Amino acid sequence: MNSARSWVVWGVGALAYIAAILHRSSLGVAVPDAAARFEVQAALLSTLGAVQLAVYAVMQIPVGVLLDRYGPRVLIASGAAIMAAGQLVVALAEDLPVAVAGRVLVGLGDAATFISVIRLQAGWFRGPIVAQMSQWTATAGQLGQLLSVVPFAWLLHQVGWTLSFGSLAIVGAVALVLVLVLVFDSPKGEPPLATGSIELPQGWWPRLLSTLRRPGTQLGLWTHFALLATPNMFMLFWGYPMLVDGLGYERTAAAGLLSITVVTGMVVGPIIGIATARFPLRRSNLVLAIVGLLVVTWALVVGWPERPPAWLLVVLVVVLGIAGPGSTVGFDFARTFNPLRTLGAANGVVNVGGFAASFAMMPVVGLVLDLVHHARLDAGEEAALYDWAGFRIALCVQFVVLVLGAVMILRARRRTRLQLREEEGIEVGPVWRAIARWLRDRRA
Ligand SMILES: NCCCC[C@H](N)C(=O)NCC(=O)O
Repeated sequence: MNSARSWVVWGVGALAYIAAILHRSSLGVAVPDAAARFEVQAALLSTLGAVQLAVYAVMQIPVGVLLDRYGPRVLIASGAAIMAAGQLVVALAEDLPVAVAGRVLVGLGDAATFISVIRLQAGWFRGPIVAQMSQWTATAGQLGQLLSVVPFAWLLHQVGWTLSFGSLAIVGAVALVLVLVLVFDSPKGEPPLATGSIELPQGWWPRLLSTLRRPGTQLGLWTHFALLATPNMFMLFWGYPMLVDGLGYERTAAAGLLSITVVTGMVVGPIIGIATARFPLRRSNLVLAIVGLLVVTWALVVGWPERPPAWLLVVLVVVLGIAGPGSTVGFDFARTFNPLRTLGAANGVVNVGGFAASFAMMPVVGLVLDLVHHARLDAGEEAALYDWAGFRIALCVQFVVLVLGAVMILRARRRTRLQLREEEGIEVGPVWRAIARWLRDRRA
């Protein structure tokens, strides 16, 4: 445990996740090329991205159950192989349905990767470092996003569709070989999937139900729900049109603002990892503080008279960069409140939260934009579909997710704390009381 070998195993797992994010985000930079290759409109093209995200979200719980059955090595290797095959199909696709089939495979393989790497860490590391590892993994994954924006976009314009997507298939194949050679579920001599002392029901379905019912799993699910949907909505879909069409920013300035979110996430992730390892009983306060930060920042942006100033948009992209790693705390709740034997399913449940909320929020924002546009045209106003007046109303959809998420976090936290008191005798009081005690101790 916690040996040099552990770091090698984790490093290869993280590489497989970087490759998965590269596969996932490769389409984002290829939209104009895809429109020209398949001769379709942008609206129809969005099915490519939406289908992939839907497959990813739907597969989380089945993949989690398989993960508990077969272990992370099999799942990460299968994910890498399926994504490589998917990218090969995309590379050779001559029409949209074939490309959609390729992206379905990419979503399927991607679904198996992140939660398996998180499960892998629990087999190779012990102690407070484990709480930080999830953040390191998520942070490493951001490199995949940068790889798609810079070298992949460059390659696409140099060598064209088939060769560039073909080279992503080769990246997937290399990841597969590395995983097969270097990744194992746990060190030699350790049981491959520890059973622990908790009595578990027999059969995958009763086990899944007991995982879903655990308040700690629900705390993880709602944390992920509340904190991932908003940055995903902004980064994967609406951020760019909001900045360029809604607020009139140059494309390069908009891309610069979006990359601030990625860089902030890479800086803040490890800091949140250290904070959650140091103060495990205060993780939910941190999560709720970030939800509050999102609510206040978005309220200022959409409520600002006329247009929000540039400094406020910089604050917004920084706060969105903090929310991404904040959502990763959800996996730490799953880890600490579930036995290792069902951690795969618990991570799958948590991951559904943020991705289902993102998948629901993206089209609803579009729908509200449409409704507002029509209402304004009917009222005789001169209005563009993507203008700021429409965006500032449509983006309020986020408050529903943020407020619902905060309420559900508070409910799940109350039940989790009750369970902690009953089963382990641990009493967690309000945070202000803990701060007052800490200040008193310092003065004494
Ligand atoms: N863009 C921020 C990503 C943060 C990682 C996130 N918490 C997460 O759930 N990742 C799952 C994945 O498959 O990427």
